[in-house]
Formats: sequence, structure tokens, C-alpha cells
Amino acid sequence: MAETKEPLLMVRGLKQYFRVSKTFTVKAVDDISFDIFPGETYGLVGESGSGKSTTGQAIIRLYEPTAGRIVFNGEDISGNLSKQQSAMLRTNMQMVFQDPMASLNPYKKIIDTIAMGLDARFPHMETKERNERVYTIMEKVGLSKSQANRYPTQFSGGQRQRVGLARALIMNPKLIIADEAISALDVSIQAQVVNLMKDVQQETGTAYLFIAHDLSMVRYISDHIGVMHLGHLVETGCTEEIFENPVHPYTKSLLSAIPRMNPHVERGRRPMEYDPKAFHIRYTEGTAHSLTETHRVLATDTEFAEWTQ
Ligand SMILES: Nc1ncnc2c1ncn2[C@@H]1O[C@H](COP(=O)(O)OP(=O)(O)OP(=O)(O)O)[C@@H](O)[C@H]1O
Repeated sequence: MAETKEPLLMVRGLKQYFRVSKTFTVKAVDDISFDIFPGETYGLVGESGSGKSTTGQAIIRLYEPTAGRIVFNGEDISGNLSKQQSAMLRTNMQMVFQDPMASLNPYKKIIDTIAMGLDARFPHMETKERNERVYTIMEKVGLSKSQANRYPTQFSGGQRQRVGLARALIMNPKLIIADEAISALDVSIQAQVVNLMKDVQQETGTAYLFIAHDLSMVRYISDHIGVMHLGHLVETGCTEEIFENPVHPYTKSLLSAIPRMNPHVERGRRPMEYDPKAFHIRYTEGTAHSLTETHRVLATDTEFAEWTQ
């Protein structure tokens, strides 16, 4: 079981603030902690602006974290990175973005886009081997070798996202951060890409940080889920626990907003009002050997007692 292993990624007290003016600081991510285990998927959900993307970007070190610790693959990567740590990160952690068209260079052939990581990391690799590796990975994501010399505009949205996944997979990463990777796709294509991601995970053992707002897809792919609201991780636990027994009012409100076919259920949607400043992390440390094993909720002691009665 995943929980008996050491976490692949440990995030502790991560804060990512942006100073936008002399007097105003955006607390995009405010003191969040969670673990991702090797080969598992951690779904990060929450409304727009809740800090999901910033969390992913801080983890892959597009930013210098304001505070907190990020331990990845046994290395503390929260401070200044050594050359060796940067190389480790560029190989073992990859990102797949929301808009495949915007993240692919339209003037670059697919073969060269997919090989970008290889070219940077192994500049002296023989062309034959490099191309063979690209063809293998293309096949893995359901693209054919004959498409390698085409340009992004010659692909559909779903195919472009397969290219994005191939570009990440070619480095054989331990963690892929998929930031709204399926949101721009048609619903039927979303399912195909998510199934592909699951298959790839089975085969390669890569872990995912799956950032999304579509809760049904998140439920389908994730082992654990974290719910973000206004920069806070208000609740985290295993997927079934969160869906079957949500504790935090925000999670309840988010789940109640999933569209249902039944009109009576539709009427039961609940708005959510609470003052996030009044909350603190009730369960910061799990009593068992892993943090994510404990269903953690951001709440005051009294509120927590009330919800769990
Ligand atoms: N570089 C930045 N400078 C200033 N503010 C930022 C920056 N990046 C993000 N923010 C702010 O941080 C907050 C969180 O943004 P973030 O993009 O992480 O949210 P999100 O949950 O991913 O939302 P979405 O789903 O819309 O992308 C927002 O208020 C955003 O405006």
C-alpha cells in the first residue's frame, strides 16, 4: 500500500505570498501541508483563485516559497537549489499545462517538442536514440510515429494534450503536476486523457498532483484529495472519505454544487459562509505514520466538535 512508503513529496507550512504594492500582499497560498506518495494521485480542488496553481508552481520551484518546507525525492528543495538539485528536479518533476496550444511552440515539430527535456539534459545523446525514445513515448500516449514531424496546429485538442503528457513522460519523472490538464478539452476527450493518465501511472509508477475544478474527474483519478479555499488547505483526506464524509463547510458546499440529474437534490445546494481568518488547522499532524492518512480539517476546536458530532 502507498501509505507504508516514504512520501515522494512532503509539503509543510508552505506559504506563497505576492507583494503587489507597498501596502498590499496577496496570500495566494497560506500555510498548507500535505504529502504525495510514490505512484499515487493527489487531487487539489477549489474554486478559481483559491491558490491551486500557485501551489503547483511553488512546488516545481517557479517561485521562491515565502515560507515552509518542500521535500521532494528525499531532498529539501525549498531554499536555494544546488546545481545537482536543479538537475534532479528538472528530471523527476514535470508539468502538464491546461492549454496545450499555448504551451506548445507552434513552429516546433512534435518530435522536437517532446524531446525538449532530453535535449537539455542529455545534449550529446545520439539522434537515433533520442528519436527512438520519442517514438516509444508517443506510442505510450496513443500517438503514432508517423505524426512525429507534424506541427501542433495539425493536432486536435486531445492529441495536443497527449503531446504535453509525452513531453513530461519522456524524462521518466516521479511526479507530474497536471494543472487543469483536462479542463480545456471536450468532456468525452477528458475521459480519454484521464484514462490514459491512469494507464501510464500503472505502467510507470509516476505520481500526479492533479489540479482541477471538475470534482467528478478528481474523484475518479485521485487517491487523496486536498480542498483549497482562499489560500488555505481546508480539508484533506483519502478520496472516499472526502466524498462520503466531508467535514468542512466549504467542502460540503463544493460537493453539493456537483450537478445531479435529480431536481430534488439540485435544490439542496448549500451556500457557504465562514470567516477563514477565524479558522486554524485542527489536525496538523496525523497520529498514524502518515499525515495524509488522517482526515485533516481546518477548523476551530468548537466548530470541529460540532461538525463531527
Ligand atoms: N504572480 C502573482 N502575483 C500576484 N498575485 C498572484 C500571482 N499569481 C497568483 N496570484 C493571485 O493568487 C491567487 C491564487 O491564484 P491561483 O492562480 O493560484 O489560483 P487557482 O486556484 O489556481 O485559480 P484558477 O483555477 O483560476 O487558476 C489569486 O488571487 C491570484 O490573483
